[in-house]
Amino acid sequence: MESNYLQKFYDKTPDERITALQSAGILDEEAIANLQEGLKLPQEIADNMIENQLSTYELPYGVALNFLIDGKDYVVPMAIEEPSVIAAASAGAKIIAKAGGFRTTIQKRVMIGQVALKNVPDSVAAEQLILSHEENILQAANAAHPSIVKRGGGARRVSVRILPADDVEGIPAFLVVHLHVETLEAMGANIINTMMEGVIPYLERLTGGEALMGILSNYATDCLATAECRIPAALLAKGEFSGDEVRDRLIEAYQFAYVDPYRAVTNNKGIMNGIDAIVLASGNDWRAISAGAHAYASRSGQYRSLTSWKKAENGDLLGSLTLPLPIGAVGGSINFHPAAKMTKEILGYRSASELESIIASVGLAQNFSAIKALVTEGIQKGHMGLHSRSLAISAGAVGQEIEQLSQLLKGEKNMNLATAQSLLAQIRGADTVD
Ligand SMILES: CC(C)(COP(=O)([O-])OP(=O)([O-])OC[C@H]1O[C@@H](n2cnc3c(N)ncnc32)[C@H](O)[C@@H]1OP(=O)([O-])[O-])[C@@H](O)C(=O)NCCC(=O)NCCSC(=O)C[C@@](C)(O)CC(=O)[O-]
Ligand SMILES: NC(=O)C1=CN([C@@H]2O[C@H](COP(=O)(O)OP(=O)(O)OC[C@H]3O[C@@H](n4cnc5c(N)ncnc54)[C@H](OP(=O)(O)O)[C@@H]3O)[C@@H](O)[C@H]2O)C=CC1
Repeated sequence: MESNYLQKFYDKTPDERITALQSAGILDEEAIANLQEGLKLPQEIADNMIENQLSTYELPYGVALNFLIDGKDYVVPMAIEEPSVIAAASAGAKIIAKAGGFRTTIQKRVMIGQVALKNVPDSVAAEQLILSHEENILQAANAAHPSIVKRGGGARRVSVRILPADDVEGIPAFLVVHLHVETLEAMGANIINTMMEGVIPYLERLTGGEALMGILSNYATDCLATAECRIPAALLAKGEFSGDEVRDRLIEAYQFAYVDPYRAVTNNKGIMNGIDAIVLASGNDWRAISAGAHAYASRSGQYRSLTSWKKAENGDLLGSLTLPLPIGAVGGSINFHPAAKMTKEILGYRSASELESIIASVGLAQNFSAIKALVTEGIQKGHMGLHSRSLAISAGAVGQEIEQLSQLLKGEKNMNLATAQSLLAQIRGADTVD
């Protein structure tokens, strides 16, 4: 990719940005036409996607730059309503690219489905029976969804969890059967749900229990993605802070988010700023990814930071993010939603694993930028600087007033709606703005 074309990207108009991406070889003529038309979801498709559909809900669709991941350059599409997220991702990725980029490790993509059985007469004996009949269970599951087996995937393993009764809360015992399934390029929710319902009759006969439900688990602990980076302290200096000081403060920010759930939730919201935005842009199920990520943050019994920042022996900063990423490169609306198709084209990803690498790297860059801002100049300078345009629009500014009011707001100590409305009234030469 010829990255010179992408310099000062954010100072360009949307049309100039599209031309820059064309010059960089990222967009072809058809993609350009689609972007200029606005990635509209046709009414007929929208009406068939959900129930009781009335219209469509639009979000801005932009790109974060500078992502060097496993030696490959990416321009990363994001769909998001919040200002400064794309700037922060690009800023973090730029520093990390200077340090050699992100390295990722993607676990073999295995998803988990559950059947919960109740009233099992002897749980310990049932567990043994299930494990000794593993082959039959796998066969029943694969017979329920033969096409994924033909593609080279399918159910691979069975495991059992005995959840004892809780007499205090009046909760009965459950025997939970997990099926570990390779869903290949799909997230696999429908594949797994079909399989789980397919094995229920056999499990009921085998155990003498009664199935409560069969369903995919969004806690995809067999589908983990890790992104890492190693940044020399010299690249971290900011304002009055030396690179060593910023590194140490970043590590302390991580330590704070490790020990305090109140901080960890905000820290992880910052990570999900970027992750949700690319997951949404890719047409994937962002509720599934968010639910799994937050559960993974609680895996030790306490909700903690999803990222870790540590000091290497030579003084470099080491960053790492691991989370479950059961996304798909096919399935759901990925292959027909115009924005999801555009995201596939811009990223040029060839597999769900490659998309996982990109998403995990975005999360790490996002956290790096957010906590770097927090421990140096504070969040408001960068975030509110970019938020000023949204505030101007909220105050009622239109056309050239938006830029004019946004510039005035940046000079104000209290950048809020009341200030924006008062400044807009001054611009218009009026006492108040309706
Ligand atoms: C905003 C910055 C990046 C400025 O940071 P900066 O260092 O002043 O930026 P810069 O002007 O030196 O530019 C550095 C690079 O940033 C990018 N960049 C710079 N400006 C733009 C722009 N307008 N549009 C697009 N990209 C931009 C761009 O890549 C640029 O490189 P260049 O292209 O110039 O060579 C920084 O202050 C920052 O990262 N802040 C964090 C912002 C953030 O995290 N926002 C999320 C919303 S707040 C929140 O929800 C989460 C939080 C914070 O609570 C999470 C937590 O608590 O952990
Ligand atoms: N708890 C949750 O998260 C739930 C989520 N969902 C929703 O389910 C959807 C995701 O389910 P999912 O099963 O992934 O999607 P789909 O059922 O939409 O698509 C998966 C299908 O794609 C086909 N396919 C084509 N090429 C491949 C390939 N290389 N690898 C794998 N499959 C391929 C397969 O069909 P074939 O082999 O027949 O051609 C496969 O069954 C999302 O929309 C999600 O929102 C639904 C229920 C619960």
